[in-house]
Amino acid sequence: MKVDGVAYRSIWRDPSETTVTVVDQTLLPHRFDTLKLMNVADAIDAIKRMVVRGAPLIGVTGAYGYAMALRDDPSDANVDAAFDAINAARPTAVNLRWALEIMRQEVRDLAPDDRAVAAYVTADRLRAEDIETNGAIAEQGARLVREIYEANGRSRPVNILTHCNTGWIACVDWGTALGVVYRAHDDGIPVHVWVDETRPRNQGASLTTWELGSHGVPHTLIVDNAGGHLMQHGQVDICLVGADRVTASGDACNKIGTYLKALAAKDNHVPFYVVLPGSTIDWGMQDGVTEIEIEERASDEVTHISGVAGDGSIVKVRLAPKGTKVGNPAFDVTPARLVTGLVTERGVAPASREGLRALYPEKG
Ligand SMILES: CSC[C@H]1O[C@H](OP(=O)(O)O)[C@H](O)[C@@H]1O
Repeated sequence: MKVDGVAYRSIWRDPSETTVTVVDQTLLPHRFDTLKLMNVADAIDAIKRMVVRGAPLIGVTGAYGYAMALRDDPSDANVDAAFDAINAARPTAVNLRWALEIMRQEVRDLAPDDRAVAAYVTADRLRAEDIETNGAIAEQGARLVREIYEANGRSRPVNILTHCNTGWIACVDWGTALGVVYRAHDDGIPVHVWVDETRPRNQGASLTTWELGSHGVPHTLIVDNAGGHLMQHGQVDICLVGADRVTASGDACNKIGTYLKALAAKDNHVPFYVVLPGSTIDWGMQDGVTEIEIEERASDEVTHISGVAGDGSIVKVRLAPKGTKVGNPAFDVTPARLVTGLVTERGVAPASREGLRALYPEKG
């Protein structure tokens, strides 16, 4: 995507270098700056601190972190040690484990001296595939938006509600749910996006508004608790959200608050679609509510809020009294029964075992 007229992707590597550069999302929207990850420790830190975030981007960053780990120590022991260290950085997005499993599979049987070069080739491939996959997702999802626009007699923009950030900054490029929005917009379908602020990290308020504003997509920032009200009043035509892990039966784990939106959508007969690449499907998991590990993040994400001071410095200010006890689950699980459909690079499927296997028959 373009930032001030310059095309960017969220992560890249100069082919002559073994380090990678990422966009530092903790500074957006106040400052656009990049950060060079020099080694596996930097990659793990960037994932943990959400310098990089979003399931697909976490996976690609983990892949490069694994390549840097093998650059520095290609031993048999480190093939597994690096996998475990990176995989522990954030537990919920399955894309991290998915990417690491591919990386390890493709290097483990090589001679130690050949592992690093092969790992970079694989990481570069996963990065390129993410761009292609999300472009295909955008095309599949834009059809849904067009159908709504046509059904409304082309009389008004399609009102889309989205949660958290699922744009190019959460992937390598395009995005997932926001990728659908970009494609519809670029295809000339008038859209308007209700942007959930998405407490407590405010990915919607800080990142989605920044992305949509940069791309010229009409949008309105709302507090998380306004979505149900808007649906009750006919202000939402479709909900499009991302995912961090979708089970083989179609349960969808996503940013905290997604489940509540799905309940409101069901109650108001608003189509609720989860938008994801196949790498976000956990084929070994059935019941998302009982099986998916939900990351518990730091208390200060809830007790404090980040913003920009008058001098342009980025500051954190306290909202809650010192000593306040905090719960901060970062994700929740929307049962398949509340999901209208799953938008993937291979098409749109019902949120069910049968629906997913029809799109991915090779998964058995
Ligand atoms: C395109 S995946 C985006 C997905 O990841 C976000 O989580 P986080 O910001 O904590 O990485 C959120 O669940 C989004 O839907």
